[in-house]
Amino acid sequence: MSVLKNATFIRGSCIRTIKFSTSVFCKSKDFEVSDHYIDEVLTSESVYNDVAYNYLTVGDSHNCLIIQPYVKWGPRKLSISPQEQLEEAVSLIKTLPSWTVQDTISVPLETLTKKSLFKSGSMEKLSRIIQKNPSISAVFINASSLKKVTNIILQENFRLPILDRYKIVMQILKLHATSKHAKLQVALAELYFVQRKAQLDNLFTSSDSETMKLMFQSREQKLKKAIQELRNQRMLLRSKRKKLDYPLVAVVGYTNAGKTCLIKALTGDETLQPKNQLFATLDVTVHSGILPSGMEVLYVDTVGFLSDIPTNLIECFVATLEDAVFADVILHVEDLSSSCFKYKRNHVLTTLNELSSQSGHCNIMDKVISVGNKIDLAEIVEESDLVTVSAKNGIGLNNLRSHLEKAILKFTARQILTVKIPNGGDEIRWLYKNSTVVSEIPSEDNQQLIKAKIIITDSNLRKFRHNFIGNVRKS
Ligand SMILES: Nc1nc2c(ncn2[C@@H]2O[C@H](COP(=O)(O)OP(=O)(O)OP(=O)(O)O)[C@@H](O)[C@H]2O)c(=O)[nH]1
Ligand SMILES: [Mg+2]
Repeated sequence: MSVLKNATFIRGSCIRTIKFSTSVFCKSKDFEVSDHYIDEVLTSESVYNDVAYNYLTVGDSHNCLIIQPYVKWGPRKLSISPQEQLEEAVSLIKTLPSWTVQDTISVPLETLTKKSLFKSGSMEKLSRIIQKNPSISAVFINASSLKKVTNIILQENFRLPILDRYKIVMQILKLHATSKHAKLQVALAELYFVQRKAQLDNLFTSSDSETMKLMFQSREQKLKKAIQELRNQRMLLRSKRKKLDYPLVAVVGYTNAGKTCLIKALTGDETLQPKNQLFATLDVTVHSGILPSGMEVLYVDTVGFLSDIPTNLIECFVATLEDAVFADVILHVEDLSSSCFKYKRNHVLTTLNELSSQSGHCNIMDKVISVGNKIDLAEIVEESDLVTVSAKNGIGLNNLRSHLEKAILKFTARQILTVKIPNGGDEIRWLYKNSTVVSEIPSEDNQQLIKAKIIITDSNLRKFRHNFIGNVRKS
């Protein structure tokens, strides 16, 4: 034991991949709220189904004319160009199977608040475009949510179904929701949508309004309760993970930025399926990976952000984004090939900021690492604060891992050390339990000692010193 008096702590740098088990927390998708309970909550009453059907049905497929209204000048002018907005609208439509885009057009406006949206000249021009192309079966106005009166006027003029961003996003979410949690969140988003439409149509003031109101209220309560249950379970899982002491890295970003693809590249997890679709990921999943020192980390894949959608839709997915707030480091993945990546960046950072102040965590922006993805498709990048990668082609991944490791060591108060300890003693057993042992090699100068490279939190290091070195000193 006396050798421990001279136990040495050397800042280590050698690299070895440690073995790790794909344990329970990897790819954990659904949490254990009873299936029966969730099914019961998701099964809606026939009255609700009828009302919802009325508002949500948009047809199995459509050939769309996409119209981008935009304000040319003044404070309502956006930093994203109409062309870029149209590109996103096209992606939204293409995400829906068998839907196609027939034509796109942007229309400058003085204001977005006019009842008919468009002036009579523009309205006539648009009607002519529609008449000339009989293949067009619906008109998608790429605006967050249209007023009822606007919808009626446009429908009368164009004689086709009118769709807005809310309706299209709802279709995509419904299509992509496969897990219990995602289905519940989408059901809640759908309920808010239907409720708002029903209110606008004065359904709540009709003879059976009270029954209708109660029905909506009870459904909302049930859904919220089930979501809260899942949220509690997620919190439990999170605290269990914390006890296991694996650093947690949340991967966030605008939809389609390449978050899933990046996690796949960093972890080699073949089960992950990046897709060229918006809102491909609707579930939070966790995947383990190894950093250069051998440290094991958990990457959390999250739901993508999308600008210009009604806030109640975002609220339904806030629980999912809580994982970002609680993570040790946040990787903000940005698509460098997108011409409006700065607009998307602002949207993501603003939403994250709001989220963190709502949850009382004020400093989450300090733990954000900006990752510029799709560098293979991008032109010259002048952003110096970005770690650039191509998740698809595997470019820049080691550099990113190094950045990430430094950030984790800093934010989680961990150190990488090499300790000289007895071979097969209590010390190494303790270290296996309370730190990550990256490697063990025999000491050159003493056969009875080993050099163990460890990654350990400051608090555990103090315990180690106290348990072993301190005791030895006393003896
Ligand atoms: N060329 C290129 N394509 C990429 C790269 N990274 C991702 N992609 C592609 O971008 C598309 C979106 O990738 P995902 O990883 O699904 O994006 P996401 O951010 O997870 O998207 P959501 O889950 O919908 O929010 C897929 O078609 C990927 O193959 C890259 O570095 N280069
Ligand atoms: Mg994804």
